[in-house]
Amino acid sequence: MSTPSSPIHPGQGLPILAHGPSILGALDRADVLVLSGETGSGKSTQLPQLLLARHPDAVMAISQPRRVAATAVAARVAAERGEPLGGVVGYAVRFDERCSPATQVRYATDGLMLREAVGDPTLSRYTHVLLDEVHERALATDVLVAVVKRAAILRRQLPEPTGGEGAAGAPPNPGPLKVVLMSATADVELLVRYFSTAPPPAGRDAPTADAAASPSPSAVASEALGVASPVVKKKKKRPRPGSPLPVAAPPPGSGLAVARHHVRGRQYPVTVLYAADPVADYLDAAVTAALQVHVDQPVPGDILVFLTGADEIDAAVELLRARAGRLLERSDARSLLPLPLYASLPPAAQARALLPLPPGKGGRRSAHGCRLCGGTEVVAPDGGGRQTMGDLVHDGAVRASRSGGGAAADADTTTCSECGGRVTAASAAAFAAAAATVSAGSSRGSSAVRKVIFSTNVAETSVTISGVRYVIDAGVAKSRTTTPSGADILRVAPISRAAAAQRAGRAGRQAAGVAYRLYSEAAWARMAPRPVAELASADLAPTVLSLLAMRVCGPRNDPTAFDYLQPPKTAAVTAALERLVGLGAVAVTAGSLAVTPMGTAMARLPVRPAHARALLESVALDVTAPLLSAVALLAADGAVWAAGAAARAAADASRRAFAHPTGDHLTLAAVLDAYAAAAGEGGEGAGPFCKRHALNARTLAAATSVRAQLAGLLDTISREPHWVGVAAAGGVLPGGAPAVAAMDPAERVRRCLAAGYVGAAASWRGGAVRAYVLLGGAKPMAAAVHPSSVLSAAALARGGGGTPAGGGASGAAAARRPADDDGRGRRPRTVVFDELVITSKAYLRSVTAVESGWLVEHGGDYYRSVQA
Ligand SMILES: Nc1ncnc2c1ncn2[C@@H]1O[C@H](COP(=O)(O)OP(=O)(O)OP(=O)(O)O)[C@@H](O)[C@H]1O
Repeated sequence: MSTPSSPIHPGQGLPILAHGPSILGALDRADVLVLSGETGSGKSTQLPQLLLARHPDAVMAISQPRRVAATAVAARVAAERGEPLGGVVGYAVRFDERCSPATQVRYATDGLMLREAVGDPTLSRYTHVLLDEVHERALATDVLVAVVKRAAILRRQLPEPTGGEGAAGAPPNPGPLKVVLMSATADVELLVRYFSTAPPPAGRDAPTADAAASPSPSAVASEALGVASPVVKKKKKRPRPGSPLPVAAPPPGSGLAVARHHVRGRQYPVTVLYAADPVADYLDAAVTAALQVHVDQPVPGDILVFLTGADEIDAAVELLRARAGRLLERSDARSLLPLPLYASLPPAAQARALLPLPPGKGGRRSAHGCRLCGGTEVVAPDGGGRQTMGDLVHDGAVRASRSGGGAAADADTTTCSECGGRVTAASAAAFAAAAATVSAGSSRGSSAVRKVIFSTNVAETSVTISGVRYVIDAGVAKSRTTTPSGADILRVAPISRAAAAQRAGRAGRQAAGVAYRLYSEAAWARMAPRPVAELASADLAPTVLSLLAMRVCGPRNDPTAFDYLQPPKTAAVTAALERLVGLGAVAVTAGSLAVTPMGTAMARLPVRPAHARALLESVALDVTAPLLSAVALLAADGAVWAAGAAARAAADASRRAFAHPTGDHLTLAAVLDAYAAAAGEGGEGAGPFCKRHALNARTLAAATSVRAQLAGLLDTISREPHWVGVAAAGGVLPGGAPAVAAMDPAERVRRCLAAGYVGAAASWRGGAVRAYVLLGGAKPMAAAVHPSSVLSAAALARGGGGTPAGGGASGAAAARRPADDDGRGRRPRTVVFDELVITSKAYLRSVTAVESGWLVEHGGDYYRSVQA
């Protein structure tokens, strides 16, 4: 952990500071404050500090839609206060937490807060909850808004806090919950109306202690799942074990007192420029625009470019490097530093994009010879300078310490900003020597280096990237929707005008800036004013599972009766319920709807339901290792193979070398297992291994950490008594243990996938169709296997998979080829897939062959019900 230094003063004149007394006064009088204000006016960083100054005992959660924002803003606020991160100010995001018992200001992702609310629906540990960037209408944000409203209403009904234990050993009443909703571009009227309106009658006497013990069936579920509508029988109330606050439900007519406040003024002006005509290729146009800004505009002034995803960003970084080398004067090319920024990058690599280049001697570029990935790096100060990359955002075990400062325990380590891995003293010394040589030959100092940060929309809100003066906005983002059967669809779509305003706002946070929009003003006018609520289009299965587990859906446990900010379509809730039943997460017993032990375990794993279910099945089939590797790589959500035209041939050859005949999941497992072997003792080293196999070191490093955390969680769950009960009851294992012993490991893995990927399966249709047709949708939908898959038509034509380069747990040699439908033992008849990518065509990505019989075994009722 970094030693606290002097506070960073956030600069004079942040607009919110002048509004402090009226904002705090309004919140004293009301339950809820809707706070709007220009981007950069100081909402995310200053309001928690103002609140803490007024209420020194406050404990607050500040939710962010994205982990990058949660970690970066927490780091900034800790630094402003001159305190270590993880003390009074901390953060908690999926797979990473920096908090302690002293933490009073906790930045967290909204997804993580929702999981917290499953165990504590009244959010009893907080005095204040601040929901940031509510305009984004992310699925988790919208649901969290509703959960927080309910918690605030419930806590207002409680008797005054007494300061000690509650009655009959109940936990102490934490007092009222104060709520702040913040955004520059939110629909203020919608929020004010929602919070001041009482919940619908269905939610009135909802969360009594015994509602959970004896959940009544949902009318919706009953109808959808074909069970008779039951008679709701009232049971005597008794406390639910482990419920932190066994409170009564909100009484009728109990809306909240809502205040609103607008912070006028922004810190610095931003000039917005539009493209005269639509651009044909936004990636190409973005790289050209970055080069143009670099040539035309003086340094300092970094450039932030918004693109859509990791693959595209890695390709843009390569393209800028290549073009700069070709088109610019040597010194100009050397002073341009392209950097990626996306969610799955390791924290150290994110810090490199987010933090300023080190002052003084810093900012020279060099091949630093990272032992792990061989990447290049900006040289940190090599003497005197205390601040190093990574200190602010993630400075624990992997803190860079070549500056000579820091704790003794870390004194001989440094962090590679390319892959996030640790570099030992010897290689750090070699790095410093190489850096010195290169910098001696360079005529440009640090101030002459210009960062070009290619980012997804992780940098769109809350985040301040120090040094950015220019924003280049492609005007598009990846949006995730769902097929009727609940499979994920990924497509690139235009952003909203609110998102464009947020992006432009990133240019004016430390000085006046310019936003270059790669679309015309007419195209901007055609954009939706605000993002469409994700709740209206996303797969609702994870949300419905959380709501049922929280028992917040009224006395009839009906997820359509939940008091949503804007209700989703009933059909979408029904579809989610059907899939949860198919997954074994929700059961309809004697006409009643309840979360099963399997569902409870699934809700605890911070991955998609399909992955959670497959992982839990792998415990029963005794094949967790390859499943964990495959799921970790998919959850890490980055490009596995090196990107860019230059690397394409090597990446294709590597994919072929690792290819498993059954598909992508065991191929991914083989990659991560081989990486782990190479990185371990006696191995060739992760860096050389990644180079040799054209693999993306950053993604593999991230997946390794995700895997370790998932393995820990899975191990904990599988030792718990209720889980042993599930396994003993044969809940996850038709056929029983002896049958398992006879199966080869690859078959077991594929059976786990069949159990988890309910609703994400397709079967080959020949004849005129000649495509895979998705199973489970009302309307048949055809798709091809994505060219990146080892089961793509091109890969099969070449002869399909070979022997995995790394061997490992997947047992490729023993694997039998799955049932095929091209008559030559190649194209599998039935597959499961991770997502449907829609470009000019529909593609299935991350595909594995399964037997149709397994689908019937695990999701038979589901497929029958949706096809009925
Ligand atoms: N990491 C940082 N480095 C430098 N300056 C920063 C940093 N974080 C915040 N600031 C300064 O503090 C100002 C306020 O930031 P803050 O995130 O609190 O604003 P906001 O109103 O929440 O913005 P948004 O609506 O865009 O999230 C920024 O405009 C910037 O001047």
